Formats: sequence, C-alpha cells, structure tokens
Amino acid sequence: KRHKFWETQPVGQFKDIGDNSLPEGPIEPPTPLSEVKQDPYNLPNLYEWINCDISSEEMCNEVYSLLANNYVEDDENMFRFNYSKEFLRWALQPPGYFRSWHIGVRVKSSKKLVAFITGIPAKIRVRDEVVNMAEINFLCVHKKLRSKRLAPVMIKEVTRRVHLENIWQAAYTAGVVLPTPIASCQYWHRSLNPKKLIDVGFSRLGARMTMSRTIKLYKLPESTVTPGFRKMEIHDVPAVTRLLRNYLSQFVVAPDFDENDLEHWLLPEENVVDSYLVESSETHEITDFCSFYTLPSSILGNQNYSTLKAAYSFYNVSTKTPLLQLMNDALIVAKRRDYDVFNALDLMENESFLKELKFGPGDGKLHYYLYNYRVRQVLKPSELGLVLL
Ligand SMILES: COc1cccc(CC(=N)NC(=O)c2cccnc2OC2CCNCC2)c1
Repeated sequence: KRHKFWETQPVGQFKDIGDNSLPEGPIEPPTPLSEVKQDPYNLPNLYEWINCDISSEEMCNEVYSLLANNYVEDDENMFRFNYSKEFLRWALQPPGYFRSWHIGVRVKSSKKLVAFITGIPAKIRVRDEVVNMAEINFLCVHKKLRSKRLAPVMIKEVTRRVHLENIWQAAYTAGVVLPTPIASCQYWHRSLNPKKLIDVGFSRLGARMTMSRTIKLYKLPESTVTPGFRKMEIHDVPAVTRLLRNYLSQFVVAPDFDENDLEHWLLPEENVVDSYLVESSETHEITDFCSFYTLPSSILGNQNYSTLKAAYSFYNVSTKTPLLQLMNDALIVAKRRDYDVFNALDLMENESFLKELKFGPGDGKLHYYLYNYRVRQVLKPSELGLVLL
C-alpha cells in the first residue's frame, strides 16, 4: 500500500527496516529559522486557517463538537471518542504551550470549523537523549471532507509552525500502520460494568457464561485495600516528581517531566485526570503512584445508553506495593466513581497485571511514531514509557 505523503517525510521508511547501518537520532538536521517557510501552506480555495483559542468558550465548543461528531471511532464504528471540553483544555494547555499549534480549518463563507490538528511541546527522552518535541494529536477532518487530501497539508502546516519554534522532532500515535512504528501496543479493557458493556456491544457474554455469573466475575470490593492509599494533592508534587522520574528512567522512550509538568499532568482534576498515591504511615514517604485519565466514548446507535464512561491507565509506579494490588485499587476507585470500563495499553510494566486483573484484549493496536528521529530497532511495548492522550 503506497504512502504517497509519508514517503516524502523524514520518518523511518519501510525500505530501511533492518538496515542497522543507519544511526539512531535525527534523520534531518534543523533548518536555519530564516529558511523555514514563513507563510502558511495553501489550503483548497474554500477554506482558511484559524488559530483555535481553546480557552475561549465558543471556540472550545466548536472544537468539542467537531471531535464529538468526526473523530476516531472503533473498528466496528460502534463508538467514537467524546473528549470533554475540560479535558481538551487540560490536554492542550500544558506549561509552555503555543496557541499557534492549535490549528483549525474553517469554511471561508460559513466560518464552520471543519478540521483540526494540534501540537503541544514535550521534553521526551530517547535512551540518553532528552529531545524537545511536539506531541501531535487530535488530527480530525470532518466526515464530509474526507479523501480531499486535507490531512497532508494540515500535517505540513503544524510541522512548519513547530519548526518556527525551533523544534525538529515530534511524537504521535495512530491506530493505523504508517512508516514506521517505533513500537506497537495492544490495548486491553477491564470490565467494570459488564451488564452495560454487553448491552451496548462493547463486550460479549463469554461462552457458557450467564449474565449473573459475568457480573460476579468482575465484582470488586467497595473499598481499596492498600494502607495509606489516598488522592494526590498539590503538596505531593515534589515527591511524586522524584518517584515518577526515577521510575520512567528504566524505559527507552519516556517523558522528561519536571515539577511544573507533573503538576499539570497528574494533579487530579475532576472528570479529566485522577491520581492516587501510597504514603507510608510511619515514614510518610510516598512509595507508589497510580493514575488514569477520563475519556468517554459516544455510543453510536443504542436505545438505552449514549455514553461509555472509560478510564485510561496513565502513569503508575510501584516500589513497595505490588503493582497488581496497586492497579486493583485503581480499578476499585474507578468502579466506585461509576466508570464502565478501565483501558490500558501493554506498555511499561502493564503486561504484568493485565491478565490477572481480568483485562481482556481489545480488537486493535495503537502504534507509536517519532517524526525526524530514527530508533535503532522497533521497541518492545515494555520499553515504552510514554502515554499520549
Ligand atoms: C471505546 O470507544 C472507542 C472509541 C474510539 C476508538 C476505540 C478503539 C481505540 N482506538 N482505542 C485506543 O486507541 C486506545 C485504547 C487503549 C488506550 N488508549 C487508547 O487510545 C488513547 C491514546 C491515543 N489517542 C486516543 C486515546 C474505542
């Protein structure tokens, strides 16, 4: 299958797979800023670029609606991600963000928003190199404008604006295979509300299983079991930063969070991100941490339900409490907070708890990519310490 656009980009090409003579690191050198294209790429005549100020209520509503109606669906088109407005503000306004990297395309006449793509700055370590990158996300073209080749020009435009800030690498994920994944993760789901999941077609009743047997299978205790397990608070930021930085150092690719970043990404925010930690009662040391983000999905075409409430495993660290027990407490909290399902990728050390905590494999993979940075050979999911939203 030809990738007309991606064959023109500084990304690992399929033809280079296995060629170990190619060095790890940037594929192309930075361009002198004066040589970066100063003006936006041309759009088809009817359309114009717009910088989306996500802190504006009206603009945020437009972005929310575009995504809610036109963003990623599962392979069977039964569900569509339904990112909330508060989630989008959180995801797009980390420390140091650029409003010029929140790029919309609208119809000149009607001013209707019909496409979107974003970047946020992130320091990402690849082995021993900390690289200033852009995390690219939320590429969305209205269903009615598909196959007009809008995506390539949107990718070129966000790349141009990232270059203008003297950043030359990027990280992104996709459910499809493009040239060339640095890692491919399997996703897994843990049922919390099996009756609803079966009713909406997310899960199927197991063979020789009744509904009541299934509900019993996924039942969880009312309260968490780990002594000292509590919500993270602002005063925990320095200790959690140390704990997480140390833990992430074991992975080949991982974010390089400072306290400011960590406060943004992991301080609990209702309906956006939840994080818990274990504080030892005698030493008051913080020994473990777990977190998940909230990403509901719209249920397309079900009489009884319109939304699937899903938690997505984010960053977890266990140094004293067994990871299995820590994640089971995360499931207990999610169930108590009325989530229907808890999702996780098989990256970091997640493989060690997935089957035992009754996660089932999803029907797809999430592929990770770096732009303008070659990685020696494809990574195992257990070497990947980066979770994108
Ligand atoms: C249940 O509703 C869905 C609505 C749309 C797509 C999918 C399947 C899917 N593609 N799932 C994932 O990509 C996924 C599964 C587990 C953990 N993180 C994930 O994706 C995250 C990270 C990448 N950006 C989307 C959210 C499911």
